[in-house]
Amino acid sequence: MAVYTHVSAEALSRFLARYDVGELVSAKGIAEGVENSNYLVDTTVGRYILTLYERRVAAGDLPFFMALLDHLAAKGLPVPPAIADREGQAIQQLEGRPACLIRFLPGVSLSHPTPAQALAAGEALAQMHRAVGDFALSRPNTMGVDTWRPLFERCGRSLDAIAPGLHDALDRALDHVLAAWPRDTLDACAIHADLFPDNVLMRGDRVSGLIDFYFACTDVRVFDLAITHSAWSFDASGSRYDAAIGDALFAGYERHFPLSPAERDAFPTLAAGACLRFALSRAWDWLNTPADALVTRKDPLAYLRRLAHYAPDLLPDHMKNHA
Ligand SMILES: Nc1ncnc2c1ncn2[C@@H]1O[C@H](COP(=O)(O)OP(=O)(O)OP(=O)(O)O)[C@@H](O)[C@H]1O
Ligand SMILES: N[C@@H](CCO)C(=O)O
Repeated sequence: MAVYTHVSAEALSRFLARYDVGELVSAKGIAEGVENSNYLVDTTVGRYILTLYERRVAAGDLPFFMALLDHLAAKGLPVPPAIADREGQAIQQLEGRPACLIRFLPGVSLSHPTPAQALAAGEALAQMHRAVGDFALSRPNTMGVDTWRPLFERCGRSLDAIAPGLHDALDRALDHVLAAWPRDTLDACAIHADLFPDNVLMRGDRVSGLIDFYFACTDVRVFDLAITHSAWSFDASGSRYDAAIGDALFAGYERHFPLSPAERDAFPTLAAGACLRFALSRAWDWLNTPADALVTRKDPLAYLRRLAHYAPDLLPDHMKNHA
């Protein structure tokens, strides 16, 4: 579950008094998510999400995230902007953490998307990329290509405790992907960088919300499609590729933003990079989160298996078997 910071009813009532949002009726911690503490807050006026930023979200990055959400909301994208208090402040402090009160969006987080939902998500991602064409701010990708080798080195030989041979397999795959990475040749823009199914709210086959922009950054545009493709098109173990989902995601995206030949050529490298990015962040968390912590650790090997799909030649046979 993800409630790292407990907020008392008294502290929450005092917090809400800064806003024109009525009075607290109820608040409950939201179990989903691993990064931040989230509460579902009902007041006499409406429903909100309270997020306290933990771990990977730096307070100094919040103005970028909030400006991006405001920009996208103003363009009609279904994203949840943070609400400003009476003094115009959206970014606050609560229980010693940076915190925002966020508009609640209807819909359900997906765990098993259908092709029709993947098509809609692909469209929404492309519409987001169209909408940031005139977004002026930028933020480096703190989980971008140049961070993977240092993160790998920090994990070190402990990787083999996750699976024997994992260290050398990732080392080799990193060498290949970093050498092939398209540097300064493809269009870049503000990207979501973590558009997993659980970050898309749906009502039926319609996207009602794109949430969790806390890895958003400036990076290669089609890398965002590659991240989304790798997150959506496999079962949870990463061993079974679902071509109907992958194709639908692509088709939805290309309805609004057709890929150039160079982007198409680079796609397998970008997708392999996406696999390394999540294999490494999950491996780091796996090695540094006690097995009995309240947060469920995500399986790094599920991304090694995806890597075997996009770049079968990069993994030695014994690792493929492992995978
Ligand atoms: N604006 C919103 N409207 C409705 N529900 C929301 C909203 N924001 C978050 N949620 C709910 O809270 C859950 C957790 O939110 P979120 O994914 O942002 O958390 P996180 O800790 O940052 O997670 P992650 O592990 O995906 O990075 C979501 O799955 C969704 O159910
Ligand atoms: N989406 C990430 C978790 C943090 O956003 C993962 O599944 O590894």
